[in-house]
Amino acid sequence: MADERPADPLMTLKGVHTHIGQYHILQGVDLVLPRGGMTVLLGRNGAGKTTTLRTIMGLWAPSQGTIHFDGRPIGGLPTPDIARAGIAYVPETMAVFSDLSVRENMVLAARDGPIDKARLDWIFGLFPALRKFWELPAGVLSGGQKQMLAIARAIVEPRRLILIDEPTKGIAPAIIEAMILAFAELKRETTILLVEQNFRFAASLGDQVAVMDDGRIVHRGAMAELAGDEALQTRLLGLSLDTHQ
Ligand SMILES: Nc1ncnc2c1ncn2[C@@H]1O[C@H](COP(=O)(O)OP(=O)(O)OP(=O)(O)O)[C@@H](O)[C@H]1O
Repeated sequence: MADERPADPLMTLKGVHTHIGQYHILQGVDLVLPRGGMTVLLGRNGAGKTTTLRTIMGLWAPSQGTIHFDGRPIGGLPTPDIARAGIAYVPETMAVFSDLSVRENMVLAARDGPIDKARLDWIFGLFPALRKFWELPAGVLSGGQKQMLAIARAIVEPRRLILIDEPTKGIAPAIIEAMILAFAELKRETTILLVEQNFRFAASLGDQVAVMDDGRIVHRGAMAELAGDEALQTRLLGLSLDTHQ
């Protein structure tokens, strides 16, 4: 397995197991996130990608193994403590309040007081549609725009790590292009762990890649290496990719 271990990683998962009820879902996940850039988590449906993000966020408690963030153990802490440590999570379900305006959605997401004006301008630069629909109910936004609002809510204050689950799922190609530009900018300021099925999207943004299968990481390395090696893609990912495009 290709394995680059950064000397001072932002996050390290070692031998993480997660049980959901009677099901043994994560079966010893080892994952190291360097500081900065984007790591993409790939793998077929049901491999355990969402469960990995939820376990990091404290939404499932690991039954075994350790999770360190910035050198500090966070495995099993309550979710609010993990959020306070600087980790944000954008679930696949686009967590926005449909009846509230885009502005109200953003104001509610800001826990440390009023939204910083310069930061809001930066977010509008990433997602111009949010400025346009600022006073409209989030419910009228398209799926892609809701996804952008969900991401904007997660980054309304600076975060040290953002976990994002399949942002391109069901999203129109033109919006995916806009998302590529926004994510390229976002990963300059923070570290991103992205779960993705759209390989072209993943390959155009990812710095590192980890591939999951059956609750374990089965490959870790540079995204450029996987993107340039079709035989490796076929071996690791089979034909399951791009099915959500
Ligand atoms: N709440 C739950 N109760 C029981 N089993 C669950 C639950 N959530 C997930 N699982 C099971 O855990 C396994 C891993 O699911 P997970 O959502 O982590 O996979 P994934 O890699 O994110 O796949 P997908 O791309 O389909 O979201 C699957 O077999 C799934 O059925």
